[in-house]
Amino acid sequence: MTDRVLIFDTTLRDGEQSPGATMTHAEKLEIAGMLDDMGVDIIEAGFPIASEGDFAAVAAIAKASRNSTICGLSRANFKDIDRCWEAVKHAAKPRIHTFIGTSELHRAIPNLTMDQMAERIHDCVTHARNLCEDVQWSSMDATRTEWDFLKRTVEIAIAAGATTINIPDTVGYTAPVESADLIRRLIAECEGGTDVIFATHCHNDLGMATANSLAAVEGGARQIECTINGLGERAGNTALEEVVMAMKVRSDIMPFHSNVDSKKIMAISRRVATVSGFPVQFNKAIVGKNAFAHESGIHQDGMLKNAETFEIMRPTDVGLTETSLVMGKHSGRAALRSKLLELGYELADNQLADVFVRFKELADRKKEVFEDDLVALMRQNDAVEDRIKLKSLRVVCGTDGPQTADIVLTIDGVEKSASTTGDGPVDSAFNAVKALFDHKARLQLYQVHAVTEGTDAQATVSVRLEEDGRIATGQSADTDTVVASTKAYINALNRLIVRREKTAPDHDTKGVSYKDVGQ
Ligand SMILES: CC(=O)SCCNC(=O)CCNC(=O)[C@H](O)C(C)(C)COP(=O)(O)OP(=O)(O)OC[C@H]1O[C@@H](n2cnc3c(N)ncnc32)[C@H](O)[C@@H]1OP(=O)(O)O
Ligand SMILES: CC(C)C(=O)C(=O)O
Repeated sequence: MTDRVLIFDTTLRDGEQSPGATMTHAEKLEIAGMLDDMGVDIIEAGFPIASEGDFAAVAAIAKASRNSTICGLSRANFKDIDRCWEAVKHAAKPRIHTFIGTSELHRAIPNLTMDQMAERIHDCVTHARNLCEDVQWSSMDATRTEWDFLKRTVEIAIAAGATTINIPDTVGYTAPVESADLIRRLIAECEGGTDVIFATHCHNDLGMATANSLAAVEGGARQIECTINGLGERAGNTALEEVVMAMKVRSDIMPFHSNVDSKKIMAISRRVATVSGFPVQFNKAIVGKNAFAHESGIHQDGMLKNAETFEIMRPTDVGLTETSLVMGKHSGRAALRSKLLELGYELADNQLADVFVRFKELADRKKEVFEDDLVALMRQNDAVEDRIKLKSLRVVCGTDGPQTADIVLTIDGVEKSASTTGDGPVDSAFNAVKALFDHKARLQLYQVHAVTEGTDAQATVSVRLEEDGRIATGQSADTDTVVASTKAYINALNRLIVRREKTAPDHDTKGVSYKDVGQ
């Protein structure tokens, strides 16, 4: 038996407070829908008094909510609380969250004495409780608040009817042992401490937000406040994906669980990164591009033999399809063999040894060796040169069509040029290739995979062609999407030509025999 820990997501409130992370009304509704869908217990949908837009978003999320409790934040005054209630009351399960800074530094802001603040807390929680059964109190900057006063604020809030008591580490100052002790002590020593749920809300200023949240749970907290991708003020909040997966992966040691469907983590992480404009760092725990990627030979060999050697969770646990074995200068023979097999090349040991030498040479020159590079490496073995090569491309596009393409190709060593039109720049470029190299292959797939960030953004394009049941896929990357598309198209055509020419699947070339089982 493990204890349930409630997951309180504040991506739409604290997360949106990250400078530049503002989301539109529609985006907030979409993210709230995804959070609700993945089993998040409480969604803090916004700060209704902050603006008409925030109010409208919280109200709309409340109306659309299905299973999650919908919460709004309000300062410790009646006007904020009333506005919050107006927004959240539409939810099947509404919550009012009210707070004030209780540390000495924060008491000085509204210039309240301890007694005046205590009275304010009593009045505000009582008022909120008269509106809503589910009231959360936060003593902001709790971890820097004097113990006696913190205990007093918590007891007042409990006596006034708060059902959840949040102990925020507002500036990310605390450390795990202190975090656990503080919650343990509050539960044990506060009047009514065992009748409410204690929550933890940690910031990541010192990189300890996840550790502090989990320690608070060890201390007795049963609600973790967090955000997707750890979005939030300054260095961010506790990352939802980290605490959810930590409890799941370590369930044998930590007797806690959440209700979140971890398989939905990747999808929401990507969506939040897109709508907030905050890309996820490559080595971010759980959701980073490299979280399930392995480049070094010893790791790759281990992964191929038993994934548990270098992974404590499977990519499928978070909604990814597979582990990625990235080919680079640290990769070994086992990974190369496996990758080539995936690409359709089955090599004997001596053949692999030969290819491996050239692979290492290439890897020394390139950061990452892509599948295309490996195919090119194998085709060198095969002594097959591309019959079609792109020499130059010039495309004119814009609002007034038709778009035109001027292309120069080298086909079997002879330079040829054509000018064509099309429905858009990519279509006109593809028509130009076809004008010079006639074929009856059908375009099955055209996909712009990824565009990296920045002014030198790279478009990675895939093109799949089908001819008489033979399928060939071409890929290319370029800072110009039309050039990437045309190169991918030509790449697919070249592969199709090779496939046309191959009659038997097994053959011997230059002493290296391999089996091309297609893509
Ligand atoms: C740690 C956290 O994340 S706290 C939440 C932070 N989130 C936000 O601030 C949400 C966005 N905020 C806003 O849109 C605006 O600040 C508003 C609408 C809330 C208030 O705007 P304004 O009335 O113009 O006040 P302003 O932002 O300049 O200053 C904050 C005021 O709130 C008061 N205040 C701050 N926290 C609290 C609180 N918890 N309870 C009561 N009053 C508070 C301050 O004393 C100050 O009051 P004053 O103007 O009388 O000195
Ligand atoms: C309002 C509270 C919960 C907060 O965001 C903080 O203290 O960081």
